Amino acid sequence: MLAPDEAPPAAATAAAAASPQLSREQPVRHISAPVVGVLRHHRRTPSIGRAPIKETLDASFSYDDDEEGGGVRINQYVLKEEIGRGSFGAVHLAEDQLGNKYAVKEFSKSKLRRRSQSLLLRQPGRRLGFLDAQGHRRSASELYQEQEGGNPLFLIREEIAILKKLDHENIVNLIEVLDDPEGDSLYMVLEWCEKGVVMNVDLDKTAKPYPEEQCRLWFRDMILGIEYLHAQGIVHRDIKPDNLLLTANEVLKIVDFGVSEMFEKNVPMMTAKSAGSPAFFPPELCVAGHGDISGTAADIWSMGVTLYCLLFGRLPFSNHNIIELCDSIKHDDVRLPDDVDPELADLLHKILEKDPAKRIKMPELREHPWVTRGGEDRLLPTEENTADFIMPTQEEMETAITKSIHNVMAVVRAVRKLKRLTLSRFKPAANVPLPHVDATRRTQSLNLDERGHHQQELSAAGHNKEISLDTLVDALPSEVELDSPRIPGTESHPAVEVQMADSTDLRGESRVVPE
Ligand SMILES: Nc1ncnc2c1ncn2[C@@H]1O[C@H](COP(=O)(O)OP(=O)(O)OP(=O)(O)O)[C@@H](O)[C@H]1O
Repeated sequence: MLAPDEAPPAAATAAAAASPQLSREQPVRHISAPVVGVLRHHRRTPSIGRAPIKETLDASFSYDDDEEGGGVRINQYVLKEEIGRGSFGAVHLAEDQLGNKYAVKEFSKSKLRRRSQSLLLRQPGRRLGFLDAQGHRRSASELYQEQEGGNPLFLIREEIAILKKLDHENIVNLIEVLDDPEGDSLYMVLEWCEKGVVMNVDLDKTAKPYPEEQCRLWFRDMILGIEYLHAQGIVHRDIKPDNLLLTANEVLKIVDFGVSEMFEKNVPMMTAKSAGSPAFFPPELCVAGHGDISGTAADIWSMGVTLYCLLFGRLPFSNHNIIELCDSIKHDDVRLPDDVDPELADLLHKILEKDPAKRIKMPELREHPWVTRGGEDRLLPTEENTADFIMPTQEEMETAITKSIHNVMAVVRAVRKLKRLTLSRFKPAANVPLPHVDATRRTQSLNLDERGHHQQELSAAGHNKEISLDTLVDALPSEVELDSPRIPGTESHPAVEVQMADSTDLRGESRVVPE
């Protein structure tokens, strides 16, 4: 990830010197050589990491002490170091058996529920919905009421199922979603973008600008990704540098569809919802009581604000007071340096046009001379960029989330059983109280901050590890009152070897061998 005080990857560092706010590297123009990577922007290539979506019905969670960096394993994914943190939980780098890398994002289901309820129930009719067995279009909220007995998790299945079907080089792939039905966590397995967020810029945060040619390449990535989304009837609603990640090859990927909206294909994508980040709001959203606005025009405005950030390292309209920020967005002209490339200035003025009806549209945007270098470097045709999208079926909705991380519960049951078996072999010493054990350790939210406790529990599951009786006792729920199982005359409990080959054993017989 590029922190604001880090140098950008390319030779952009001279840029900010002259004027701290608006300076940038001299425009790179009249380059006749083809763009870096001949195929980039000229041919649709399959996304890296895209494999047929697999629905694993026996998802499991375990802990492997030998794994580097902690070794929590969810199905085939071994979690490595934390690479970021969002409002719903941590994001971890993960690796499968073949060494493929992923980003695994942990979500709190309760937070997701609250968000999806407020978003979906507010405008149930606007959601795309899906086809039921009879081929009728149904909204998620209808099924939420009818079929799921009001289980709010159902409301996000639609979003997830649709995300799984999106397949574009400039949109981060959602590989799989794993649910722990007993706990509060949901795990999204995403394509890993090694270089992280393209730029950290905010109301009170500036960053080093990038060279113009680099910005042009990333803007073309953005065009292709957003054009594809719009063609699928999806408006993103939150385009900003924070939601643009870079791969190892510096290909830009769009993420975060949390406030996106989906529409029937080929209908005007009008919405009354105020969503996104205020500094990236278009002027038409900065009006109290605004009615329906064009979602596509709003995305294009946000693309313009984002391009401005990449070029100049700052927001074009910035104020901590939301009213004044909105006033600035509605009324202030965008400031550009005197020496800006006239074609770039023309583009920015056309995108940051206050009137959405006059704002540049995608077909004109993708052909703009700054984007195509005067026609020398045209993007792949729209038809090629926007392949057909088939609406998710009811079955795909139902399998959108892999549910069976039930083995965690089996581990908990096994630890209880082990405790019973183990304690029966030792005579308790009188009047030595057990330390308090927090009952929340036993929840299945798998909060990675509490990995130590899960390590204790999960080590007992299927890894033939030697664990101490302290560990087993420590795993007890706090409500269980016991005398100490400490062996008189010893500092701690004797070690025991626990042998349980797999979750079947966990549910069946366990063997405990005191030392
Ligand atoms: N697919 C990915 N590849 C690499 N890094 C990622 C990926 N997804 C997220 N990250 C890293 O994790 C950080 C947090 O991501 P996350 O999406 O949770 O945050 P966020 O944008 O604040 O999300 P939210 O809006 O859900 O809170 C990102 O800033 C990024 O550095």
